[in-house]
Amino acid sequence: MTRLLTDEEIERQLGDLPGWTRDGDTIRASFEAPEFLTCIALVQEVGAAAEAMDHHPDIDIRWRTVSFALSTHSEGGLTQMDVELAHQISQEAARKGATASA
Ligand SMILES: C[C@H](O)[C@H](O)[C@H]1CNC2=NC(N)=NC(=O)C2=N1
Repeated sequence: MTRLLTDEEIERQLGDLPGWTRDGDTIRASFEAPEFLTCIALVQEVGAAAEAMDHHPDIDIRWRTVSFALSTHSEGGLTQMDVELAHQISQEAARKGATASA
């Protein structure tokens, strides 16, 4: 089911997602990687996950920092898809030695 999450649901689920913050209809996190190419590899993995979910993040790479922003455009806000993809991104980042940064 793809419905908008309530404010309470969003806050509660962000408690399990260190580094992710809410910015209106979007959740965001940045990760610092050991090398620029680690960011590229992370984006490749996230891209595959996004395609599998048919749910796509906004991505910004600046040297060793890669930032992701998630929102469900079709619903006009945050859904469980965003939370699920955020978990996948965080897991893959940890596997690649990238740590959440401000
Ligand atoms: C048809 C297809 O399901 C939609 O275009 C998908 C693709 N990826 C998407 N990604 C995100 N983040 N939000 C969407 O609403 C969305 N819609």
